[in-house]
Amino acid sequence: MGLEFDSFTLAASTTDLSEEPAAREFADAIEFRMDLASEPVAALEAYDERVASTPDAMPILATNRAAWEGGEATDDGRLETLAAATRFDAVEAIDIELESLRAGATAATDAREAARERDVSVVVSAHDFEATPRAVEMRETLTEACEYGDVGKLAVTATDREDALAVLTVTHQLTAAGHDVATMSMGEAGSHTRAVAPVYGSRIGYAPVVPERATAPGQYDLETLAELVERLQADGPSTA
Ligand SMILES: O=C1C[C@@](O)(C(=O)O)C[C@@H](O)[C@@H]1O
Repeated sequence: MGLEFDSFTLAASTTDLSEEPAAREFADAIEFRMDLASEPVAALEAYDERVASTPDAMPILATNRAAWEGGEATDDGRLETLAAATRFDAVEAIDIELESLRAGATAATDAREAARERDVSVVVSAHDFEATPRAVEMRETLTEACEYGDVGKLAVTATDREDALAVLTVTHQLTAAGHDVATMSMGEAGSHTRAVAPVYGSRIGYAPVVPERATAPGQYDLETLAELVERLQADGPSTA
């Protein structure tokens, strides 16, 4: 099985796989933003070759984010390219937008099937770059995402502490109900959720290897997030 997300996984987000050695000290995986890279498939091919001689190189979570979901990929061949990524040994998880699966797009279902056949995990994600939806909606979105994939992911935008708290509450509720979720509030008001949500069960955190190249608003740099998450997990009471 690929990345299992059975405990917290810190993903170093990058468009450049040559950054992997610099991230290894702090991260568990690389989130490769294929949509922001110039030759993503060639880069994966080169990475796979490198991994053969570097056994401790980190596994990849491949994302080919659609323009309509905050990324830069057009829908022309986007999911086909994502499916193609699953044939590389280093790719142990892919991220598919919930909206694509919901719409019943054949390419989305095919990408999910390709992942299943190759023991690659599937993160099903939803984003809101403007606001934090009502808690009931966030619960529904995450529950549905979990039905489609191994992890349901929700990134929303906080404008105040109340928004951030709502995301943490939903994270706790879904985790307590036995779901594997990954959550974060984007934006400055939500930054701290990136460190705190793992305490409530969030399975994936994202941070850029190079701080100037954040892939979402409000991200901490990788070293900072690694340290915050570790401190909170080590210092806190048991998660029960
Ligand atoms: O979906 C996510 C989460 C994210 O948007 C964040 O807020 O950290 C960063 C993206 O790179 C990733 O694909």
